[in-house]
Amino acid sequence: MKTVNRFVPGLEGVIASETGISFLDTEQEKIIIRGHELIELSHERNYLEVLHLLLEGALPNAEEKEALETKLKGMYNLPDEIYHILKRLPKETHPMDALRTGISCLAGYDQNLEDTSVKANKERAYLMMAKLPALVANSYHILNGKEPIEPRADLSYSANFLYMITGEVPTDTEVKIFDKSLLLYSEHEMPNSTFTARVIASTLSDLYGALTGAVASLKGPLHGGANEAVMYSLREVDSAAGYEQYIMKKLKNKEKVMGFGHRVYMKKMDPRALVMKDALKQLCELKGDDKLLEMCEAGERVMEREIGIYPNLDYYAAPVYWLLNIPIPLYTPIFFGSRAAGLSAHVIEQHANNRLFRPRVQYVGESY
Ligand SMILES: CC(=O)SCCNC(=O)CCNC(=O)[C@H](O)C(C)(C)COP(=O)(O)OP(=O)(O)OC[C@H]1O[C@@H](n2cnc3c(N)ncnc32)[C@H](O)[C@@H]1OP(=O)(O)O
Ligand SMILES: O=C([O-])CC(=O)C(=O)O
Repeated sequence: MKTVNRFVPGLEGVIASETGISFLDTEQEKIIIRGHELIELSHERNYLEVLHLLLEGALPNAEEKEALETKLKGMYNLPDEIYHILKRLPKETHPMDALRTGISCLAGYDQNLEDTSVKANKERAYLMMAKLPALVANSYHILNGKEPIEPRADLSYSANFLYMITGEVPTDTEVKIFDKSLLLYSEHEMPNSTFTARVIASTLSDLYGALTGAVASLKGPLHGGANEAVMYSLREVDSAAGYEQYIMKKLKNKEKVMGFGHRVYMKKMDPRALVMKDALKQLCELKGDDKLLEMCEAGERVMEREIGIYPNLDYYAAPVYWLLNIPIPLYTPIFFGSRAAGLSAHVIEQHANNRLFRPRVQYVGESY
């Protein structure tokens, strides 16, 4: 066995996989998804089209698009037992933990778990994508002592997802913005959660297990949990000046400011954040209240001025979700609901061309 003897903390810059799914081309400032640019897709396509691209390798034609939506709608409902299990969780459970439990439980309904073929995995991925809106939204409702909301097949996928969260049929603009956020969150190369999923899949463990592990990874505030943390930070103050002071205090105390920085884009703005910033502008304009935008822009300015660090997607997704009336504890579960598309593609790719992940260590323990 050959060993590479260089230890890189956090595997920064290390190539962990070959993939045909996505690539952050930092030189050209492009996020590539199966040969397409994510930002362009966000202007021209919707989330389900990108789901098709991720799982089938190509954008769908009109017929395929309709067939995909119909297929998902036919699998929207969750088994009653899952609701019974969710009802037994302590009320203080975070919706990400409820989601982790729910995804794990879905494995029990799969009679064919050891089949890791592309075909079987794709079917599992579609089933998962169909059930995630109900799992995300209803685990939250149940934890809050409310009854689950029935999915509505007369709404589009994203409209139904948002409806199940808020209990209100959203406007076309709200659906468009929510769908765009799902699209932007759908896939991003090799973040910690994707690496987690691939590591789990590399033992030939199943998609449910890989996604369950990925939920735990995504929950952390250094990763997906940052979108909730951003909104809690914004709620701490009430003005742009107050937010600037809040950030200055954090920096003085050497604390992280949530929603800023990125392992890959450290000294540049995450291109996805710009698209969500435009969505925030649009929502603020519609509500006739620019305060959140002003606060976020003040935060952006002070972080650039003080330490030259820029917003990531979570920074602008958070206030957008706030203005869409989404409860804060659902921000990270929604991120997962979207990212399950990319994660599933990675698990499929890992299983199709597997090599067990088993790295080595640099020993710094007692001498022997
Ligand atoms: C969709 C997503 O998951 S995007 C990520 C969401 N996460 C966040 O927003 C959490 C806040 N951000 C961070 O913690 C980091 O920027 C990370 C974890 C995302 C990336 O971090 P890393 O690549 O590990 O860089 P690291 O944390 O070492 O930062 C490098 C330097 O920038 C500083 N820095 C980075 N991000 C921030 C921040 N958000 N606030 C303050 N300082 C920061 C660090 O303190 C460090 O400074 P130093 O060299 O003086 O010690
Ligand atoms: O790429 C990362 O490390 C984190 C991120 O932005 C994402 O998962 O969308």
